[in-house]
Amino acid sequence: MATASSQTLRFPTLSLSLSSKLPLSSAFSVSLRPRRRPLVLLVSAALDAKPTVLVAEKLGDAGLKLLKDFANVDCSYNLSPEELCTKISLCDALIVRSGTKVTREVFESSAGRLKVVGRAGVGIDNVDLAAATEHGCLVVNAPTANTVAAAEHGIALLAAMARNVAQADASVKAGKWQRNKYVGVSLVGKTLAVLGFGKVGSEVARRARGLGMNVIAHDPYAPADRARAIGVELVSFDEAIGSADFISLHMPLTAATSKMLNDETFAKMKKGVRIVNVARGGVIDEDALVRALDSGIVAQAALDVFTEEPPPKDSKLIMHELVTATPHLGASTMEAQEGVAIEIAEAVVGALNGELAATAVNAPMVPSEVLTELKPFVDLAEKLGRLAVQLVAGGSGVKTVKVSYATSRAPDDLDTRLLRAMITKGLIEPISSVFVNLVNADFTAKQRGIRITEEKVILDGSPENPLEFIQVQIANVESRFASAISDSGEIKVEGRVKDGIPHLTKVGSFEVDVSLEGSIILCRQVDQPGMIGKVGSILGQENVNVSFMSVGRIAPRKQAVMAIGVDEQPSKESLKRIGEVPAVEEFVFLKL
Ligand SMILES: NC(=O)c1ccc[n+]([C@@H]2O[C@H](COP(=O)([O-])OP(=O)(O)OC[C@H]3O[C@@H](n4cnc5c(N)ncnc54)[C@H](O)[C@@H]3O)[C@@H](O)[C@H]2O)c1
Ligand SMILES: O=C(O)[C@H](O)COP(=O)(O)O
Repeated sequence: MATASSQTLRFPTLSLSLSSKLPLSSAFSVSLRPRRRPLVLLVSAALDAKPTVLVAEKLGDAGLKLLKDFANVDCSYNLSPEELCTKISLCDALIVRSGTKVTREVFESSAGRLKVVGRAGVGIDNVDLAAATEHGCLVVNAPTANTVAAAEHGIALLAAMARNVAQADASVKAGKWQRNKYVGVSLVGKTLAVLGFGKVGSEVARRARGLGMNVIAHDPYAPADRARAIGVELVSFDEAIGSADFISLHMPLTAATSKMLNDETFAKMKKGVRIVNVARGGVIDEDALVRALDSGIVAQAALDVFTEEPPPKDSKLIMHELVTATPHLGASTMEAQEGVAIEIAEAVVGALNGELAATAVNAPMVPSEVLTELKPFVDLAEKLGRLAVQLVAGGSGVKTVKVSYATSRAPDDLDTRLLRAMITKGLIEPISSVFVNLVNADFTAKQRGIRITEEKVILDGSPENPLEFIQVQIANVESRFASAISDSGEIKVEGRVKDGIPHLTKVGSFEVDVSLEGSIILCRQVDQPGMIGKVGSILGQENVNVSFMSVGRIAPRKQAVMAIGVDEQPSKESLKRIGEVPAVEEFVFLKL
């Protein structure tokens, strides 16, 4: 695709690029003062003032300290939904546990200020993820620090239930001594079915194996070898519930898992089964569980989580004598809460700094080494999007965008989600008030009816660099700068990264070479001596600093496109004077 190769002569503050192969056009460029900009993927711009973080539920001290070193921290617990909506418009981040519902109204009330929701724990079923994504708000969680605590609570409930610990305790405190009533059942040799063999489920399984139980598990997504490694057999759902003496639930609450245990599935269980739930109340149909307890299908249940928390005071389930209940205590150990607080504070501070979070729930997780490598291309992608959209003539709606990534690596080695998001950001932000980031890019493009197709062009070069160039084409539009329309009729801009700095290397069919910093003036002119000087002196008279200049031409003394990088925005008067230079046929000023 690219045709010109260039030689570059470098001096401390100046570089010259000379094209050597000129089939379509030639390029000459002068570069002054290369600079770098920090990468901001998630937060609209570096926050000028200290950000404000609302901590809506109790958080461990170590996490609070981390937050306070970076932000104004407002710890306001037990807010009503209305109070939360009122406060949120003054906050850049919100940290919650499972007790706060982060609803669509919360995102709407934030009016775009809320950038990060941190869930200090695993389950994010209390956060409206679709609304967060639509509002470009990153959701991060703390997925690892409370795993052991939850598993230990599961085992505690299992043993307590089997030996009637809670009921016997209440009886003794009521002055009774009922040794015959509270005869329990043994765990050793019994079959435990773990439903959901993720972090908590596998830790429960490991511990139950240590108690001498035969452990089976059902999880459609878990690898069998991980289960086998701890002596657990993965089986079908029906086999698991049909053969278990005990069932322990450890799946997330999703549309697919909601009320997984219901009248129909209870009917398939072994009579006298005992159930532990430290996952989410909603995975059990609670009315059906009461029926199953009453009919004897389920002998006992030990529950830490409920559909409604706290449950209604007259809940038949809670009051049932065969039920042991705890108030969502799975993650509540000193150790887990300190760990969770640190894990979530680090994720929130990182996200507020514009970094990608490893625990992002609604954005692609890009490994840090990939991110480091792609960093200059991410910047290039956004700027190409910005340039391309500014070249569209008013009145032509952008609907069809094609992005080509030229790489010498295998197609699977290039993850383009980040680049596509940044091109989308560049395409949409200059023409709207919407803030686009990695979280909401695809959603925002779809909502605006912009179809972005991608292709990878595989080159025969060295795979050392992830990308050779990126090309952005907008089809079916008119351009404010006719020379930006390629031979095939689309607005076309192409860029490369040179020495870590993004460069514009093609406009329409013209090869140029201008560093993508500051702003750019593109002029089409009849190629002739003195043009750079004429335009340069108009800008110089107004003290507009030229950082880069490049001329791409079809052939000597024919049409050429001059690309000029400027640090300041020239006045309308200067731009008018540039347009009046006799050889200038058209020009456009583009903000980066
Ligand atoms: N009670 C508490 O305080 C407490 C503490 C921590 C975690 N939790 C809850 O425990 C659950 C598990 O947490 P985790 O950290 O192990 O999460 P995890 O993501 O590591 O594991 C969840 C597992 O469930 C599996 N799964 C998904 N759909 C399934 C289905 N239909 N059937 C069977 N398995 C399915 C997944 O493949 C995954 O392996 C979550 O609901 C979490 O919110 C509760
Ligand atoms: O999903 C979780 O991490 C647990 O349910 C813990 O919830 P909590 O933070 O409200 O204790």
